[in-house]
Order: sequence, then C-alpha cells, then structure tokens
Amino acid sequence: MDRLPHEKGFHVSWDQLHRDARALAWRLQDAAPASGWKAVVAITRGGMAPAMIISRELDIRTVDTISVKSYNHQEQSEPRIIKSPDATVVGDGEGILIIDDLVDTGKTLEVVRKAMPKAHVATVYAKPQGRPMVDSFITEVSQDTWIFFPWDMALQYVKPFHGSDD
Ligand SMILES: O=P(O)(O)OC[C@H]1O[C@H](OP(=O)(O)OP(=O)(O)O)[C@H](O)[C@@H]1O
Ligand SMILES: Nc1nc2[nH]cnc2c(=O)[nH]1
Ligand SMILES: [Mg+2]
Repeated sequence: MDRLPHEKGFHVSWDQLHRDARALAWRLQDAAPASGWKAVVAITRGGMAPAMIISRELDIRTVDTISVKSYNHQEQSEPRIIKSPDATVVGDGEGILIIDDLVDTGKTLEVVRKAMPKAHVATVYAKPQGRPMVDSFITEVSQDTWIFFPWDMALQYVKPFHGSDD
C-alpha cells in the first residue's frame, strides 16, 4: 500500500468503534436540520459499519451508499464514483448525512462533496490534512498514524514474555 509505512498505529476494536460511532451520532443529533435528517449515505466500504450504528441511534431508516474507487498514481490519480446513491432521495445533499469511517487526505470526500454539496459530512476519525473536508468527527489522529479497523484484524497468538528472547 503506497500510503504506508506510517510512524504510528492506532488500533480500533469493535467496542471502541461502537462507542465512537455512538458519540458521533449524539453529536449529529444537535447538528440536524429542524425537519431531521432525510437519509444516511454510507461511503463504502468503511463507512458502512459506523453508518449502521449512527442510523440506528438516530432512527433514520433510509440508508443508501456511495462507492468511490481510488486508483494509485500509476493508473489514475483521482478517485471516481463507481456507484451513486438514489438521486431522487439525496438531491443536492440537503438534509443528507454522509458517513465514513475516516478522512485521511480528504480526496474521497472531495469527490463525494461535489456530488452532494449541501450534505453534512461526518467521519468517526480524522487526520489533519482531511479535516477541513468534514463537518463533524470524533477523534483526530496525526497524519503519520495508520488507523487499523477491527475488520482488518484478527486475534493472534503471541509468545509468553518469559523466554521470548530465545
Ligand atoms: O481521505 P482519503 O485519503 O481519501 O482516505 C480515506 C478513505 O480511505 C479509506 O477507504 P478505502 O478507499 O481504502 O476503501 P474501503 O473503505 O473500501 O476500505 C477510508 O475508509 C476512507 O474512505
Ligand atoms: N484502514 C485505514 N485505511 C485508510 N485509508 C486512508 N487512511 C487510512 C488509515 O489510516 N487506515
Ligand atoms: Mg473507505
């Protein structure tokens, strides 16, 4: 992966993600328009887990997805939308809540924002470079941190400390 290596790792468990997504939902309740959020749009795939938790907390039943494909610099430099949400529901984004797990460079959100300029964009985690692209987030980590999500990890055996140097 061309964005690696990173200096630091930030490991997120399912429990931590659940707590942080809930905290984001509560914050989004205060940011809702008077008529409430019309729909949630999850940015696949990482946005789907937090979007499920947030739509449950805020009792939003209309949930759609947007899929953005990022290419590496050798092929195509800009991410592009390969699946759009229902245009009759999302319109220009007014009253729409867009959810992703994190913002890093902000390139994914740049494309998504162009498609729905009036939407409210929220991520659970944010890095400084992408932070201007989000309206709400919970936790900021430094740009040289790689965030590890529970769906990318597995429990593993580790050697006992005693005798680990042989
Ligand atoms: O701010 P950016 O630099 O654009 O990066 C952030 C995006 O990168 C990751 O998704 P990825 O494209 O790896 O796909 P995935 O969600 O399907 O894992 C993450 O889930 C964000 O959507
Ligand atoms: N899992 C994960 N995906 C990313 N995509 C861009 N930045 C990150 C990150 O820090 N962690
Ligand atoms: Mg993603």
